[in-house]
Amino acid sequence: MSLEQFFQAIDANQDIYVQRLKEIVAIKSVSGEPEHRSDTILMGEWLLAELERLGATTKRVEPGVQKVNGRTLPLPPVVLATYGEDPAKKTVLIYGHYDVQPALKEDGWNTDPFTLTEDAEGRLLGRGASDDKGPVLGWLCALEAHQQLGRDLPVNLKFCFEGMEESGSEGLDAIIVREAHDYFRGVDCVCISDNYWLGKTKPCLTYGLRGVSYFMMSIKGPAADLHSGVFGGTVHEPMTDLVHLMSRLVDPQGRILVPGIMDQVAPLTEEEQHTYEGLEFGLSDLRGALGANTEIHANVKDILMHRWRYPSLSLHGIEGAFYAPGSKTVIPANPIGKFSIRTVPNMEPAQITQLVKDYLHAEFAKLNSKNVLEVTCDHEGRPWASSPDHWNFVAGARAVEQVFQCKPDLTREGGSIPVTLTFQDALQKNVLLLPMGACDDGAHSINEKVDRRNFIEGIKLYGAYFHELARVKTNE
Ligand SMILES: NCC(=O)N[C@@H](Cc1c[nH]cn1)C(=O)O
Ligand SMILES: [Zn+2]
Ligand SMILES: [Zn+2]
Repeated sequence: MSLEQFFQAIDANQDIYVQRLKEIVAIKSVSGEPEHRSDTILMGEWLLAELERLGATTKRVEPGVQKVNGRTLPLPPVVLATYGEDPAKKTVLIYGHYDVQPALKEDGWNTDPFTLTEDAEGRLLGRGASDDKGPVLGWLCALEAHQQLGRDLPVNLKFCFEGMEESGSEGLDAIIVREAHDYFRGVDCVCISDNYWLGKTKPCLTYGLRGVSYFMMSIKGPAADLHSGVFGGTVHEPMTDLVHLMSRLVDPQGRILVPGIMDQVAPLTEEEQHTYEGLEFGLSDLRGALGANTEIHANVKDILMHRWRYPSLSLHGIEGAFYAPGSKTVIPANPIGKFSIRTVPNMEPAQITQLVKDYLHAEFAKLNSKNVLEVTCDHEGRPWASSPDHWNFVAGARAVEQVFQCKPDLTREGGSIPVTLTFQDALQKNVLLLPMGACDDGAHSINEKVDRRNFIEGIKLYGAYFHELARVKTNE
């Protein structure tokens, strides 16, 4: 089939695809919110039904249950599917996630986060539009377009879609390891579309990710919240201890204050130095995505190094503290501080957790507080760094050239998709990250969007990738 014909079909159907994206953005599959667990499961079921409609053989895998604040919740299903089993074709495994980050209109969204809304600039605004419902849907649209044109797909497909990625991918690793020589047997390479271009105009292929270790720091004091007029000045206040400890984790220049963390960072090689050159990325891209001029580092190389190859520590929030509008004179009894460390090669999660715990307990001891500190690591995912030399990347680069008439940038990513390393290790296959979205999509933030152009050209890219995969020699 000429790719041109396929591209025209995608253009002709674009409003149908946008409408379908609207349908799934409306499903509030927020994995981190127990009240939306049934919606998250519903989203998994939507995908199962859609894959069946497209003629795939599906398998619904239940990862088990999760305990949240004393409640037992079912984990959303892992959706596995197979399309085509021709031994003469390569088999590519596509991974994506159908859960999303929380979103409330009151957080500052201009539109309802769960109603996909297109603005005058062609931005499709909605939670999950870019991360990761747009890409997940895009793969299915590329498949459907082939069927509508009556064309055989040049590769076999396997799909693995999960509903807990934004909450630590609970249960997924065990399923992949269990199925590595069973359901995933015969997979030749893996492709994940769940990250972003470096800028707004040029596509990229991504060969590295930071890991993430997410911590909860609980300070328990009185049995219940207290009146600050009655008890203020007479009691060790948990929030005071907590805010002190949180301020001891990272400084305003982004330097991690936990001793020993930086010692584990892989040294910078001459070869790596060159990987930061010639990329289509400037300070304006960062400022545009920030919506501010509050960057720490002035030059592009430093910015990228601190996003890709150095760890960072971010403070996320405090559970159990007063945050509503208005004033309330309360002493919170058990605030829980949340923070995470983005990890890089060669950091070992178990050692990081130990360093963090030891440090916080030592700092807490200095406070002479009678409160009780507990530090736990909620979830951890390892960093991943691969090489873009594999034929899977060659196919991805050729697909980019077919659709965008340019060579892609080769990038690493500051975010985390822990399952990437699991696939690589358990299947012993190359993994390519092939993003659809742009640097300013605002994933995890308010007004998340995917540009119509990225969504539609992204679907073309996926189809072109199937064809280039079929063509590429495995020794290229
Ligand atoms: N698009 C990938 C992504 O957003 N991954 C999350 C993974 C995560 C880990 N803990 C909570 N979420 C990320 O924050 O990088
Ligand atoms: Zn994602
Ligand atoms: Zn995400």
